[in-house]
Amino acid sequence: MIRAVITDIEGTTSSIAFVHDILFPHAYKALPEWLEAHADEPAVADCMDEVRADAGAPEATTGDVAGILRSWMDEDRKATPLKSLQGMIWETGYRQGEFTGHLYRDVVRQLERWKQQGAALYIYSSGSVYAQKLMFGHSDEGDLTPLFSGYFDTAVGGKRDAESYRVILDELGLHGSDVLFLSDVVEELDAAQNAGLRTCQVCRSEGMVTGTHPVVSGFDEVSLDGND
Ligand SMILES: CSCCC(=O)C(=O)COP(=O)(O)O
Ligand SMILES: [Mg+2]
Repeated sequence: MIRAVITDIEGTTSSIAFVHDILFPHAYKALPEWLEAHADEPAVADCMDEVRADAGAPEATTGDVAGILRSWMDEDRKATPLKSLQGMIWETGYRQGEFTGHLYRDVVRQLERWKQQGAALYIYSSGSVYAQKLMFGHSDEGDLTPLFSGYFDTAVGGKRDAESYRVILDELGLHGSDVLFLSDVVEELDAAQNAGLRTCQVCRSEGMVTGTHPVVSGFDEVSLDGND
Protein backbone atom coordinates (compact mmCIF):
# COMPACT_ATOMS: atom_id res chain seq x y z
CA MET A 1 0.00 0.00 0.00
CA ILE A 2 1.22 3.48 -0.83
CA ARG A 3 1.64 5.60 2.32
CA ALA A 4 2.30 8.94 0.62
CA VAL A 5 1.53 10.55 -2.71
CA ILE A 6 3.71 13.40 -3.94
CA THR A 7 2.43 15.35 -6.90
CA ASP A 8 3.85 17.89 -9.30
CA ILE A 9 1.66 20.90 -10.14
CA GLU A 10 2.23 22.29 -13.64
CA GLY A 11 0.90 19.80 -16.18
CA THR A 12 -0.20 17.35 -13.46
CA THR A 13 -2.73 18.84 -11.03
CA SER A 14 -3.08 22.00 -13.09
CA SER A 15 -2.78 23.05 -16.70
CA ILE A 16 0.44 24.31 -18.22
CA ALA A 17 -1.67 27.10 -19.74
CA PHE A 18 -2.72 28.36 -16.28
CA VAL A 19 0.93 28.66 -15.23
CA HIS A 20 2.31 30.01 -18.51
CA ASP A 21 -0.57 32.18 -19.72
CA ILE A 22 -1.87 33.56 -16.41
CA LEU A 23 0.64 33.24 -13.56
CA PHE A 24 3.91 33.91 -15.38
CA PRO A 25 2.64 36.96 -17.38
CA HIS A 26 1.11 38.41 -14.19
CA ALA A 27 4.49 38.26 -12.42
CA TYR A 28 6.40 39.44 -15.51
CA LYS A 29 4.22 42.53 -15.88
CA ALA A 30 4.12 43.45 -12.19
CA LEU A 31 7.78 42.72 -11.40
CA PRO A 32 9.64 46.07 -11.93
CA GLU A 33 7.12 48.21 -10.05
CA TRP A 34 6.55 45.55 -7.35
CA LEU A 35 10.28 45.15 -6.77
CA GLU A 36 10.78 48.93 -6.38
CA ALA A 37 7.92 49.03 -3.86
CA HIS A 38 9.12 46.04 -1.77
CA ALA A 39 12.92 46.18 -2.19
CA ASP A 40 13.48 47.10 1.47
CA GLU A 41 11.59 44.13 2.89
CA PRO A 42 14.10 41.59 4.25
CA ALA A 43 12.70 38.57 2.37
CA VAL A 44 12.71 40.52 -0.90
CA ALA A 45 16.16 42.02 -0.29
CA ASP A 46 17.53 38.49 0.38
CA CYS A 47 16.11 37.23 -2.92
CA MET A 48 17.58 40.22 -4.77
CA ASP A 49 21.00 39.52 -3.23
CA GLU A 50 20.74 35.89 -4.37
CA VAL A 51 19.94 37.10 -7.88
CA ARG A 52 22.93 39.48 -7.87
CA ALA A 53 25.22 36.68 -6.65
CA ASP A 54 23.90 34.14 -9.15
CA ALA A 55 24.18 36.64 -12.04
CA GLY A 56 27.66 37.81 -10.97
CA ALA A 57 26.33 41.37 -10.76
CA PRO A 58 26.93 42.56 -7.17
CA GLU A 59 26.25 46.21 -8.05
CA ALA A 60 22.97 45.59 -9.90
CA THR A 61 20.30 48.17 -9.08
CA THR A 62 16.73 47.16 -8.35
CA GLY A 63 15.90 47.93 -11.99
CA ASP A 64 18.82 45.77 -13.16
CA VAL A 65 17.63 42.92 -10.93
CA ALA A 66 14.15 43.20 -12.46
CA GLY A 67 15.75 42.90 -15.91
CA ILE A 68 17.77 39.82 -14.87
CA LEU A 69 14.64 38.20 -13.41
CA ARG A 70 12.66 38.89 -16.57
CA SER A 71 15.39 37.25 -18.66
CA TRP A 72 15.21 34.22 -16.35
CA MET A 73 11.44 34.14 -16.81
CA ASP A 74 11.96 34.18 -20.59
CA GLU A 75 14.11 31.03 -20.16
CA ASP A 76 11.61 29.51 -17.64
CA ARG A 77 14.56 29.15 -15.29
CA LYS A 78 13.61 27.39 -12.04
CA ALA A 79 15.88 29.61 -9.90
CA THR A 80 14.90 29.68 -6.22
CA PRO A 81 14.92 33.51 -5.73
CA LEU A 82 12.84 33.97 -8.89
CA LYS A 83 10.34 31.38 -7.72
CA SER A 84 10.14 32.99 -4.26
CA LEU A 85 9.51 36.45 -5.72
CA GLN A 86 6.91 35.15 -8.18
CA GLY A 87 4.99 33.66 -5.24
CA MET A 88 5.02 36.95 -3.37
CA ILE A 89 3.80 38.83 -6.46
CA TRP A 90 0.98 36.34 -7.15
CA GLU A 91 -0.38 36.81 -3.65
CA THR A 92 -2.09 40.07 -4.63
CA GLY A 93 -3.60 38.47 -7.74
CA TYR A 94 -5.09 35.61 -5.73
CA ARG A 95 -6.29 37.81 -2.87
CA GLN A 96 -7.93 40.30 -5.24
CA GLY A 97 -9.63 37.47 -7.11
CA GLU A 98 -7.83 38.17 -10.41
CA PHE A 99 -7.38 34.42 -10.80
CA THR A 100 -7.86 31.16 -8.92
CA GLY A 101 -5.59 28.13 -8.98
CA HIS A 102 -6.59 25.88 -11.85
CA LEU A 103 -7.18 22.20 -11.10
CA TYR A 104 -8.15 19.41 -13.47
CA ARG A 105 -11.58 18.04 -12.60
CA ASP A 106 -10.38 14.64 -11.38
CA VAL A 107 -7.81 16.05 -8.94
CA VAL A 108 -9.77 17.03 -5.81
CA ARG A 109 -12.02 13.99 -5.79
CA GLN A 110 -9.06 11.64 -6.04
CA LEU A 111 -6.89 13.50 -3.53
CA GLU A 112 -9.76 13.28 -1.02
CA ARG A 113 -10.15 9.59 -1.74
CA TRP A 114 -6.45 8.85 -1.29
CA LYS A 115 -6.43 10.76 1.97
CA GLN A 116 -9.44 8.77 3.18
CA GLN A 117 -7.55 5.61 2.26
CA GLY A 118 -4.78 6.69 4.62
CA ALA A 119 -2.20 8.17 2.24
CA ALA A 120 -0.52 11.43 3.20
CA LEU A 121 -0.50 13.99 0.38
CA TYR A 122 2.42 16.22 -0.60
CA ILE A 123 3.30 18.69 -3.32
CA TYR A 124 6.70 18.95 -4.99
CA SER A 125 6.92 21.83 -7.43
CA SER A 126 9.51 24.29 -8.70
CA GLY A 127 7.07 26.98 -7.59
CA SER A 128 7.93 28.11 -4.05
CA VAL A 129 6.14 26.53 -1.08
CA TYR A 130 4.54 29.94 -0.53
CA ALA A 131 3.24 29.94 -4.13
CA GLN A 132 2.00 26.36 -3.77
CA LYS A 133 0.02 27.21 -0.63
CA LEU A 134 -1.47 30.25 -2.35
CA MET A 135 -2.50 28.22 -5.37
CA PHE A 136 -4.18 25.46 -3.37
CA GLY A 137 -5.54 27.94 -0.85
CA HIS A 138 -7.21 29.93 -3.64
CA SER A 139 -8.05 27.11 -6.04
CA ASP A 140 -11.00 26.82 -8.43
CA GLU A 141 -12.49 24.54 -5.78
CA GLY A 142 -11.75 26.65 -2.71
CA ASP A 143 -9.15 26.18 0.02
CA LEU A 144 -7.61 22.74 -0.38
CA THR A 145 -4.64 23.26 1.93
CA PRO A 146 -6.17 21.04 4.68
CA LEU A 147 -5.70 18.09 2.32
CA PHE A 148 -1.92 18.34 2.32
CA SER A 149 0.60 17.13 4.88
CA GLY A 150 3.49 19.11 3.40
CA TYR A 151 5.04 20.94 0.48
CA PHE A 152 8.48 20.78 -1.19
CA ASP A 153 10.15 23.19 -3.58
CA THR A 154 13.64 23.74 -5.02
CA ALA A 155 15.02 24.14 -1.49
CA VAL A 156 15.38 20.32 -1.58
CA GLY A 157 17.00 20.49 -5.04
CA GLY A 158 15.91 20.36 -8.67
CA LYS A 159 13.12 18.06 -9.77
CA ARG A 160 15.31 16.24 -12.29
CA ASP A 161 17.89 15.32 -9.64
CA ALA A 162 17.48 11.97 -7.80
CA GLU A 163 19.11 13.44 -4.69
CA SER A 164 16.11 15.78 -4.22
CA TYR A 165 13.80 12.79 -3.84
CA ARG A 166 16.19 11.19 -1.35
CA VAL A 167 16.05 14.39 0.71
CA ILE A 168 12.24 14.26 0.60
CA LEU A 169 12.18 10.59 1.65
CA ASP A 170 14.48 11.43 4.55
CA GLU A 171 12.17 14.25 5.65
CA LEU A 172 9.13 12.00 5.40
CA GLY A 173 10.88 9.09 7.10
CA LEU A 174 9.56 6.73 4.42
CA HIS A 175 11.03 4.20 2.02
CA GLY A 176 10.77 4.93 -1.70
CA SER A 177 8.52 1.90 -2.19
CA ASP A 178 5.94 3.53 0.15
CA VAL A 179 5.74 6.68 -1.96
CA LEU A 180 4.13 7.41 -5.32
CA PHE A 181 5.32 10.41 -7.35
CA LEU A 182 3.04 11.83 -10.05
CA SER A 183 4.33 14.12 -12.79
CA ASP A 184 3.91 14.89 -16.48
CA VAL A 185 7.68 15.10 -17.08
CA VAL A 186 9.68 11.93 -17.79
CA GLU A 187 12.99 13.36 -16.50
CA GLU A 188 11.38 14.12 -13.11
CA LEU A 189 9.90 10.62 -12.94
CA ASP A 190 13.26 9.06 -13.89
CA ALA A 191 14.93 10.97 -11.05
CA ALA A 192 12.25 9.89 -8.55
CA GLN A 193 12.53 6.27 -9.72
CA ASN A 194 16.31 6.39 -9.35
CA ALA A 195 15.74 7.39 -5.72
CA GLY A 196 13.48 4.35 -5.27
CA LEU A 197 10.03 5.99 -5.46
CA ARG A 198 7.12 4.52 -7.37
CA THR A 199 6.15 6.66 -10.33
CA CYS A 200 3.26 7.36 -12.65
CA GLN A 201 3.19 9.74 -15.60
CA VAL A 202 0.11 11.92 -15.96
CA CYS A 203 -0.40 12.70 -19.65
CA ARG A 204 -3.05 15.39 -19.82
CA SER A 205 -2.84 15.75 -23.62
CA GLU A 206 -2.21 13.62 -26.69
CA GLY A 207 1.27 13.13 -28.08
CA MET A 208 3.28 13.75 -24.92
CA VAL A 209 6.78 12.32 -24.59
CA THR A 210 6.56 9.14 -22.51
CA GLY A 211 9.22 6.92 -20.95
CA THR A 212 9.15 3.67 -19.02
CA HIS A 213 6.67 4.77 -16.33
CA PRO A 214 3.03 3.71 -16.08
CA VAL A 215 0.91 6.31 -17.90
CA VAL A 216 -2.54 7.65 -16.95
CA SER A 217 -4.60 10.47 -18.39
CA GLY A 218 -5.96 11.60 -15.01
CA PHE A 219 -5.75 10.94 -11.27
CA ASP A 220 -8.92 8.80 -11.39
CA GLU A 221 -6.95 6.11 -13.26
CA VAL A 222 -4.38 5.83 -10.44
CA SER A 223 -4.91 3.13 -7.84
CA LEU A 224 -2.91 3.07 -4.62
CA ASP A 225 -3.44 -0.62 -3.91
CA GLY A 226 -4.05 -1.97 -7.39
CA ASN A 227 -7.62 -2.99 -6.44
CA ASP A 228 -9.78 -0.13 -7.71
C1 LIG B 1 2.94 27.00 -7.50
S1 LIG B 1 2.32 27.16 -9.08
C2 LIG B 1 3.64 27.83 -10.03
C3 LIG B 1 4.43 26.79 -10.66
C4 LIG B 1 5.75 27.29 -11.14
O1 LIG B 1 6.17 28.39 -10.83
C5 LIG B 1 6.55 26.43 -11.95
O2 LIG B 1 7.66 26.79 -12.31
C6 LIG B 1 6.03 25.10 -12.34
O3 LIG B 1 6.79 24.17 -11.75
P1 LIG B 1 6.37 22.62 -11.67
O4 LIG B 1 7.51 22.04 -10.93
O5 LIG B 1 5.07 22.50 -10.94
O6 LIG B 1 6.31 22.07 -13.05
MG1 LIG C 1 4.98 19.37 -14.42
